[in-house]
Amino acid sequence: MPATDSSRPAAHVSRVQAMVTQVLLGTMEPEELFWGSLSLLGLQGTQDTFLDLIEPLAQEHALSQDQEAKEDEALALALALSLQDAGAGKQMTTEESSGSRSQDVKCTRTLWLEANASAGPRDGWSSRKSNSMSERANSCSLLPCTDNKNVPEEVTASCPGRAKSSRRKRRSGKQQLAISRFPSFLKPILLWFRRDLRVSDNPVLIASLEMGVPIIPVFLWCPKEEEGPGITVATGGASKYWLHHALLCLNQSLEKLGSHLVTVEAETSSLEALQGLAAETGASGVVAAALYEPWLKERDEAVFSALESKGVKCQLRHSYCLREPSSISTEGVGLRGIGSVSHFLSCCQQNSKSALGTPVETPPGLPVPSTWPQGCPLAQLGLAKMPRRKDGTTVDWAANIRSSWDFSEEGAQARLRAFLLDGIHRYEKESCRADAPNTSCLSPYLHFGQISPRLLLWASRSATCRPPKFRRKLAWRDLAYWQLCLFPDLPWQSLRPAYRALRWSSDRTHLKAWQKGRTGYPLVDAAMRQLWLTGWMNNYMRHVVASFLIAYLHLPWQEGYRWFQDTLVDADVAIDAMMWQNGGMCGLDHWNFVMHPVSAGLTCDPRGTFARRWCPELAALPDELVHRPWKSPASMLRRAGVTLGVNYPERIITDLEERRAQSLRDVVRVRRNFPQYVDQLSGCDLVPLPQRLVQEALGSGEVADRGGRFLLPLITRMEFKYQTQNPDCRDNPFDAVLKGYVSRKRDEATAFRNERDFAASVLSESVQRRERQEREQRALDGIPRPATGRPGRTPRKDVFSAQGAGFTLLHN
Ligand SMILES: Cc1cc2nc3c(=O)[nH]c(=O)nc-3n(C[C@H](O)[C@H](O)[C@H](O)COP(=O)(O)OP(=O)(O)OC[C@H]3O[C@@H](n4cnc5c(N)ncnc54)[C@H](O)[C@@H]3O)c2cc1C
Repeated sequence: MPATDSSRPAAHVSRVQAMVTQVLLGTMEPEELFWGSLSLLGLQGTQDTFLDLIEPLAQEHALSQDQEAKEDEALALALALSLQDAGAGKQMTTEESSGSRSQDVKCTRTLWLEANASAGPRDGWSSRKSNSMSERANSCSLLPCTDNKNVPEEVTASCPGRAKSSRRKRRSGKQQLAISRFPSFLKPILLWFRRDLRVSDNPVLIASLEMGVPIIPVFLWCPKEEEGPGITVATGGASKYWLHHALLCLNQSLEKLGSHLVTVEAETSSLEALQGLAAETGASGVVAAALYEPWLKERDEAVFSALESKGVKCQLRHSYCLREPSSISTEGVGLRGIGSVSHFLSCCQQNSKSALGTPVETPPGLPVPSTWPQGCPLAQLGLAKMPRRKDGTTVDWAANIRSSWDFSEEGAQARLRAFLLDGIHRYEKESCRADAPNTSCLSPYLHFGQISPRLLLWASRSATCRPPKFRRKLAWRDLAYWQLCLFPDLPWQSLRPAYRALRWSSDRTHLKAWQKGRTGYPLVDAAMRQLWLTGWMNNYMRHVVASFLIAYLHLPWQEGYRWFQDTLVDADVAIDAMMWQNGGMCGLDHWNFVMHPVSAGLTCDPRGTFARRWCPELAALPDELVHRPWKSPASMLRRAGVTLGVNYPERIITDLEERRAQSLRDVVRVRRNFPQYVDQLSGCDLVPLPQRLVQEALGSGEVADRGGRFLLPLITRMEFKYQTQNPDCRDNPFDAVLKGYVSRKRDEATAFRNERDFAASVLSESVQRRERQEREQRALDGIPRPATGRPGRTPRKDVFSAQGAGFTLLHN
């Protein structure tokens, strides 16, 4: 407990008196007065002392100063009153506050409550009215960065409600929020931080403030709850290391608001930890940002219903994605092209239930409780624990990660500013470059919620150059969460059922070589070493290494997913799983290309800068050979100091064409073994749709077949379809191996074919469905089957000849 009356020196009292005068004269912010006086006088002594000091001064001043000074004075008085009120342990209403002093005097908490009431129902972003506190706050500033001198003027200018630095402006518009940070004896609420680890544009933080009670920010760590079933996810080393630092930074940000983060090791469960905290602090509620991983969602539901049953009010707010995943519906859009970002965007546009909202300002302070729970030191959570060698020294594997990143919210802002000034101008055409920082590098900050996706969207909309491709990337992120909600097994089970039976390699030496960047292919090795050392690589390189693992090494996509989970600082279950499924040929939108480990270098690293940086042993090779050192004459290798197999590995596989051909044969084998999952007409893969999508597509109550499954044809690689028709073909005209970047023309051609296939498949599927229903109805009614020989609606044919018919149709 801080110092009491008896320990309050007279010098401190007169210092506070001086500060009160400054506030009344408008030369000091009331918040500074609070904190100054709190630290000088101590918590116990402040209430009486404050009133003693402030009242005579304020009354004297009110007679002589202009209206502006009165406002300050009123604010100061209100703060004093709120102290008095808190001391009395009762709540002050607007009437009480206005009646007790002057019209202008309002308790800060009352301001929040008023705003809250005027904002109407808050069941999502769409419900926010323009006069809500969040919107009012919004009209103060968009970019929460204090230092936005490097941001292009247009960005800040066109953002809603650019920050007004002058105090006068804020006062005159009454936009600045006054928040009492005196310890209050009102029952606090727990602000449960999980992943939105920021104070700027944080709707959950604003929602907590709107409750007008003290806030206790808490972070609970319960590793066994974080890990999903079946596979270790989201708790990889690099990601945990980032989390540790993000929490440190969050604590610093909260301290600037007069609060701090309480960290708790939830040994048994989050529920138990929250119950303990509620008992310790008398908390009346818990507020948190929604998480969408299925097992965490379940956990939250269980925790919240248990807490509610004990009288603790709980609130979940959506802020992690631009759109709340469950609000997105295919109604009015259909299922054509499902899995692609264009389809997803159409769904978002068609169903604008959860509007995006605009970024909100960082509050000036947080109301604090009279007593804080104990918590534990952050280090005790073991998030950044380093292994020890036998000799007792530490293996500091994160040194490079530390030097590569600034883990703070400010670091995220700085990255954003740098991107808006530079990379964004090259993003549209050159985001694939591995040798230039053309992408935002914001993924870890987005993952841990240190920057909000909507702030990013606003900033990109306001930039001088507005690449649609970048904005689509943010939609990809939402798409991943939508898919994870629809298919909870996304992180471990192939979505296309036939591909679950694919024959994968179990060669551990290949896997190790890939993981450690020792495959002998410089582009792959450079990317994997960058990942190991910094915890990140760009999107194009992720495609290159994923293609290499799957199409050339024949290792299961789950291995890649798991390694990324462990080593990426932005490891994200939804995005990682969606992308690995697509790369592993079994996702909703599986890739229609395979990256060649050498040719890809021509596009993303033509001068070999990237390869040389991460594989310095190849630095002296000429540009044209740095991506294929095995092609170098022995004399050149000697001159460059490269000895393959000694200081740079020999290639772990040499016949790339044969490896690819084998991968294609494996796919054809499973497609032929599971004809029930291949559309007879178009040759597309079929996937059982989750019930929710079936209902959206067919109307409630209707199910597709007896098993309740509806098999939807998906976008399928042309080369798979062709090879399935022509298993012995050696020269597939739809060969998916890319010699360079995916060209727009190629994309468009593929999109056109997919569209045509989809239309044909849906027609066929609905005819078959009708037949199934008729058959079932006949069976129920006891009507005998039609005599054999009588032709049905769809003639029964040999599976592959039927596919052949479908395929012919494709080429018409
Ligand atoms: C096999 C594979 C695994 C991946 N695993 C992850 C992962 O675990 N976590 C992760 O955040 N990203 C993952 N990605 C997506 C993408 O590679 C990264 O988001 C991107 O490289 C991050 O860099 P950036 O912030 O500079 O991206 P930018 O190009 O600047 O994009 C801005 C933001 O958009 C989002 N985004 C970009 N690309 C995608 C995408 N393809 N899908 C979904 N969202 C996207 C990210 O949040 C990113 O920060 C993976 C991609 C592949 C191919």
